[in-house]
Amino acid sequence: MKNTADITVLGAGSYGTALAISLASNGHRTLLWGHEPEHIANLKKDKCNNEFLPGIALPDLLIPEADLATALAASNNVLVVVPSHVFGSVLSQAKPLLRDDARIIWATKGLEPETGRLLQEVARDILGEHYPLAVLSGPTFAKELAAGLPTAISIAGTDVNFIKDLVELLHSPKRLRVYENDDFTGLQLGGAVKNVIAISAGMSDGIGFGANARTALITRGLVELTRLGEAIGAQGATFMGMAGLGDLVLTCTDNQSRNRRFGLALGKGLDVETAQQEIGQVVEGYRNTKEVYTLAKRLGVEMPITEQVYKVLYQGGTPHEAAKALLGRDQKSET
Ligand SMILES: NC(=O)C1=CN([C@@H]2O[C@H](COP(=O)(O)OP(=O)(O)OC[C@H]3O[C@@H](n4cnc5c(N)ncnc54)[C@H](OP(=O)(O)O)[C@@H]3O)[C@@H](O)[C@H]2O)C=CC1
Ligand SMILES: O=C(CO)COP(=O)(O)O
Repeated sequence: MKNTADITVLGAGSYGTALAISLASNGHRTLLWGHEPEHIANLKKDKCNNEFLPGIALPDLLIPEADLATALAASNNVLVVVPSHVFGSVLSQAKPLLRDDARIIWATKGLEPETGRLLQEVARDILGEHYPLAVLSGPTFAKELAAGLPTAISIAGTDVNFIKDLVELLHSPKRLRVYENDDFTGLQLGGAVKNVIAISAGMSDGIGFGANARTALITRGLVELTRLGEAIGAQGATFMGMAGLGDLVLTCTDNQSRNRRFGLALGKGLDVETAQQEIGQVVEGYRNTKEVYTLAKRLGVEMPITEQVYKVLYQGGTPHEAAKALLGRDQKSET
């Protein structure tokens, strides 16, 4: 019993811990692995993740674990919640330790650095065809989820039994609604592109623009996401759901979003490095902007907001210049 669990979570930052709390609160024995032994020792000692989720107690069924082999031997259900730039390296570390019956789901939002590949392609490349894969995506701030505030999320993957089991593990009639979705590609892309648009909304607010500009960015950001999604085989309708519109509204409008706060800092005149340091946690949209921009260019998909965010982050442009460029585009039909 000691070494078995219903699910193992890899990544003991804010979201990995929040999902582990949610799973354990549902009555499931949950191992939470983190790569820093000292951090895991603190979780055990404090019964709280003071670094990322201060003030929220860890349930008894949440077991912090510093040894990856022990964590992966404990369960066949493996939930990966590390930043996208280390997703591949964590899977490579996990590969020789995975059980033969392992099933992998991730809540990471992003694309592979440099290549812009979906994480599904990264996972297949590293792990081969043997393991069922799935993704969790949607509007879910870690702090609210961990605090047990009502939340809804979407899930998609390659294996119906795996999805059914995951819904049973995650769904809670009191706290968390989990929607099944059959668009594996769309859910992954939504989670990456919304980070970029949240940066743009933050920049707009940081400059001092108002609700009109923010809403225009959300709406046209949704158009960009849908265009890119359809170009890579996702279903347009997916983006009207949790992993599209849902996550865009959440992260473009609420200051819990690190991507939005990063954009706010840039809009107020901070440079990229200082703005990132100010956030102090992963800002996925910084890298995601490059990946989404590169993917869109490769496919010939027009994404003007993404292009302007890219110019600010990587080509020395300013938020004011980005706004001017977007406003000055040729008049066109909305559809
Ligand atoms: N926070 C949120 O509200 C949500 C986050 N997500 C997504 O979840 C993913 C993780 O984000 P989040 O938890 O918020 O990020 P945090 O910055 O809160 O935590 C990231 C965690 O990953 C750890 N980490 C870094 N490198 C490695 C590595 N090589 N191996 C193992 N662990 C590592 C960090 O450890 P260390 O501190 O030692 O560097 C830290 O514990 C992102 O893709 C994010 O977009 C999705 C939905 C909501
Ligand atoms: O993905 C998130 C909420 O759904 C978290 O957003 P940030 O990474 O911008 O904080």
